[in-house]
Amino acid sequence: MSRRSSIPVTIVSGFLGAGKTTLLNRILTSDHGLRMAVMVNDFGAINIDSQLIVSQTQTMVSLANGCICCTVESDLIEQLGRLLDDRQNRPEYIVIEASGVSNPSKIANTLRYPQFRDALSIDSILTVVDAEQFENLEGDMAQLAMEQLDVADIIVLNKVDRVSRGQIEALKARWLYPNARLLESQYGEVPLDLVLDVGRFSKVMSFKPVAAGPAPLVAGATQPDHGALFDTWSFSCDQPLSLKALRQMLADLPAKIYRAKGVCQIAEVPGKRCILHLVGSRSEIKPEDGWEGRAPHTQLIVIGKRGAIDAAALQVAFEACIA
Ligand SMILES: Nc1nc2c(ncn2[C@@H]2O[C@H](COP(=O)(O)OP(=O)(O)OP(=O)(O)O)[C@@H](O)[C@H]2O)c(=O)[nH]1
Repeated sequence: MSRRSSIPVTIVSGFLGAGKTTLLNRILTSDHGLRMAVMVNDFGAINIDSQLIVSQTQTMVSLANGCICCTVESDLIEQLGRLLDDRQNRPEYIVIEASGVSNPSKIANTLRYPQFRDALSIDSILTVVDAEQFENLEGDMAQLAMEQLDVADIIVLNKVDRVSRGQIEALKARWLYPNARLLESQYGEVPLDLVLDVGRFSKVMSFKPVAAGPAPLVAGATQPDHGALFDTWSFSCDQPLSLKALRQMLADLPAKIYRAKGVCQIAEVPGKRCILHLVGSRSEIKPEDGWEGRAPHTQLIVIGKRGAIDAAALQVAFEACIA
């Protein structure tokens, strides 16, 4: 990449559980040769995404407890300012992973505020699509996923291992856009030179009306709060959980609880930190590394449609999984 004064920024977007963090981890562990800063947006009250990002060597900024394009916009502005002011470790590239409920065009708007205009250049909005779940989304969730797709310069059609070739072709024909670069992937495996420093940001596409009108270009303007469409709940526990009980409990959760993720201490896998994901009706619990000096624990976040979360019932259900 040639040296230049403005820092390229890739905005990684995509609905809850589409595979954004998986793709980001691919990028961070690849041989990109850049001093990279990543900004991750944790929608819930606890900092899960930053625990799921693999690399410890880059600058990582966590924008927690709200939707990056609504409630934590001021945090984004402040943290970007800090990155730019750090003359010694100024990043050569910035990747912003939006939460699954964010509208990336609003983040693009923030990057065009006067204080960033010369310092940052948006390289692309990259939207990850879950090839299996995309067409199962309904109502507000479908609307949000469509908004994320509408403004994409690059579409990564992920989880193609979960669908047939016929389903992939049908999805492409129905939903994907001719102006966007389209890449199919499994576990976010995409050629880096097709996604980083590609200069594909299309201002026309990105600022077309999303819902009720063009996105405002001034800080603090009234915007719908995407967080208001979803509720989150978190669970923390120091005792190990039973794998069998946890799997069964996840399978029994109501369909409106769309996403859960986090770190777990599992009785059947002592000494290993396990990562739990629920996306739609699919769940997985996988052992990863050891606890590396930290006390074993469980810390999970659950995200559902507004009104779908019964905190007391969830507390009872998760506590019943203690081994
Ligand atoms: N089968 C399959 N699973 C995948 C693929 N990519 C990601 N996953 C799984 O999908 C789940 C969600 O992946 P994440 O990368 O955490 O998704 P995300 O978009 O960052 O999720 P949020 O930040 O919560 O919106 C995890 O269990 C991943 O292992 C894929 O290509 N195929």
